Amino acid sequence: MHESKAYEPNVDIDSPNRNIAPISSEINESKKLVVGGCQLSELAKKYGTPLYVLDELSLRTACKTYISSLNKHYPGKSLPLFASKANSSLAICAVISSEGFGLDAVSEGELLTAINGGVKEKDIVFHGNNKSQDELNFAYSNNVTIVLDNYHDIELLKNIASDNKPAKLMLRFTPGIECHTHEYIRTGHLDSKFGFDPDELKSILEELKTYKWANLTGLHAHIGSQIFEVQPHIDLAGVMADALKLAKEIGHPVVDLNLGGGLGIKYVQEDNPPSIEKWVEIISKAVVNACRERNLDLPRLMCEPGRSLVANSGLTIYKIGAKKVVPGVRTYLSVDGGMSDNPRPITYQSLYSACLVDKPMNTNFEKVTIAGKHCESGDVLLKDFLLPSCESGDFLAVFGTGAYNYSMSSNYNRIPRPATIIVGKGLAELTQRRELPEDLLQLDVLPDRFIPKN
Ligand SMILES: Cc1ncc(COP(=O)(O)O)c(C=O)c1O
Ligand SMILES: N[C@@H](CCCC[NH3+])C(=O)O
Repeated sequence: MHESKAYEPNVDIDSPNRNIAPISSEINESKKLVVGGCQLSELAKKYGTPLYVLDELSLRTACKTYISSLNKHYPGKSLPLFASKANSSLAICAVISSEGFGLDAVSEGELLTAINGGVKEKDIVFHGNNKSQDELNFAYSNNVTIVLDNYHDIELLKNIASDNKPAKLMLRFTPGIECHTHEYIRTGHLDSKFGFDPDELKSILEELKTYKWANLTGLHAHIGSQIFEVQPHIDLAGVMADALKLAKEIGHPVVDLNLGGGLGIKYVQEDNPPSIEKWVEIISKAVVNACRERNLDLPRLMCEPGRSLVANSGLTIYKIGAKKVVPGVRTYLSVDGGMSDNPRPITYQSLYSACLVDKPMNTNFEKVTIAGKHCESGDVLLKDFLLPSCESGDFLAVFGTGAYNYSMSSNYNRIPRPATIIVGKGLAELTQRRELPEDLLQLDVLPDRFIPKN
């Protein structure tokens, strides 16, 4: 069973990924849960539920720790990029760019959000295993670095890039490294849809050398997500340094080495990810050693954290509604959201931690299953979870929802997306307004012939 000890105080305030709750969370004198100086039940009443809450201090701390750790442990230049697939919004882009981060985007929508959120084009890399011509046109005309994933990218780029304005490129390849994470979120093993096969590396590098429109400045690989081991990234540094040497020998002006993202976070008590500083130290040393062994100048080191930057800044507040007791089997408590705002449990069997926002320290536990409101039996957010006794109308906080929740949300059952607010120093500000049922009709078109005549 998935045990809970109610609210868990923070253990490592420099590395938000090692705490379940945002690092600014505390219990006030009325014994209620406060994040960013705001009492969560007050936010729920003011903004409605479900509500995504993002703690500015956690997000900024994670950014600062990545940057200070790179400065401390990597003797060359570096640029961390936020993998915006984890949570793309104008406000987050503004925060991460103000902290000195660049950004990884995988669609025109993410590119547009980044540029409008203030991320400098030169600090954006554009990924994707099936980029469209329109997306490539947009990236190229905005001087964004394009990560070549396959030959299709090259064919489409030939239509737009010119010898007098070469496209700035990185090359993504599959490093053939296995890591222990859910098979859906592994990308570095050989059977992956992403990147060039390592056997193709030499021929693709030689081919690119013949194109004056192609300015290859870096190499990229990403091995997967929610990884707790460090050895795969140490191995990756060696594989990438070999590729860097090869690219240089072929004559490419490669200066950037991008090791992707992947650092895991703490969703539940048993999770014990490395700290951001430890992870950065390990990848930095691995790249330095690998380059030294091959007599290579140090590249600019890039990494692409998504989850470890934003997940633990976020939580979702729900209101508890219906209770159903199946005698001798299970007690279901239903909340006012579910798989449309958090598809991770139904997709990856992901575990979460939760607490009652106004009774975070109560210990009169009951075993309950927190179900969503969707028409789907598997729409369960927390199964057989120990929660203090509660009643309909109580607010529940589910932690660690700052990554891959809003960005993977849907309107299944025509349920509007929740609002997002950012909190800090007692201030709460709306960063994404709640969708309304009427918003969901905006894209529908009813052909005239379907309109009833009388
Ligand atoms: C290319 C690439 N970079 C970065 C990331 C971010 O990974 P994470 O959120 O695990 O840091 C991903 C997602 O797995 C990815 O596919
Ligand atoms: N969406 C996944 C991670 C995939 C990362 C992107 N390559 C998750 O929620 O865990």
